[in-house]
Amino acid sequence: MIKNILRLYFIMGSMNTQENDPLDVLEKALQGGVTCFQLREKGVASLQGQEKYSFAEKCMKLCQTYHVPFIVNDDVELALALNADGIHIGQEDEAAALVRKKIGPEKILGVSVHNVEEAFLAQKAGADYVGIGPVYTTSSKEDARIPAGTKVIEQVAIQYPNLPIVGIGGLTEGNLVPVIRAGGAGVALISAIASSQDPRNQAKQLRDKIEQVLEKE
Ligand SMILES: Cc1ncsc1CCOP(=O)(O)O
Ligand SMILES: C=C1C=NC(C)=NC1=N
Ligand SMILES: [Mg+2]
Repeated sequence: MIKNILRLYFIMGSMNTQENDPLDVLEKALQGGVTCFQLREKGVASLQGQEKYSFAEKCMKLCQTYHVPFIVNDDVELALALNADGIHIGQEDEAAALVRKKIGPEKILGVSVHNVEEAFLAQKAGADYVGIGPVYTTSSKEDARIPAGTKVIEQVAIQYPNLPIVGIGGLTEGNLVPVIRAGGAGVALISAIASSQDPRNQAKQLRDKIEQVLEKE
């Protein structure tokens, strides 16, 4: 069930782990209990071409070892070439309906949305879930929009109760509860785990917190 994999959705690229080895950070996050992983290799220091492909392949193999879905951000061709479990696209990427056609009905399709209208269109195009944010300020996305809090999550959850939502943007163990209360099935994040000196324990604490809040829902 899609909602279950959205609980603790770790996102990372090779540029997010400072001096630590990204594959080591990913393995620790998987051991700590992340429920989904998205490779988001973009921006100034991102890997390209063959380097990007082999890094992505190593990430996918790690996810397979831990039976965690492996999602590729933006790059549909890379997702298809690797036979990834899914793809996540933003409003400025390829149209969701076209991507759904390319990847087929079985793969996971996630779409970033910023309002109810975009959520409606994403669901119509066949999205399995929508990512809504930034909830709080973030330093992990250069062109992030103004933080919206959990307002849009609430609006979309009310309008489309069957559309799984994951909140994103500046999320930490201390501020994630409102995302679940607003109707999020889980939280997507980068730095809370990728910048942690103990990614495994950080992932475990986040997972425990999310499970605790979901049980009360
Ligand atoms: C990809 C993305 N989309 C909205 S905010 C963001 C970055 C989230 O990173 P962090 O969890 O470190 O704030
Ligand atoms: C921008 C994004 C929003 N949501 C998710 C899950 N991933 C992203 N890359
Ligand atoms: Mg994108």
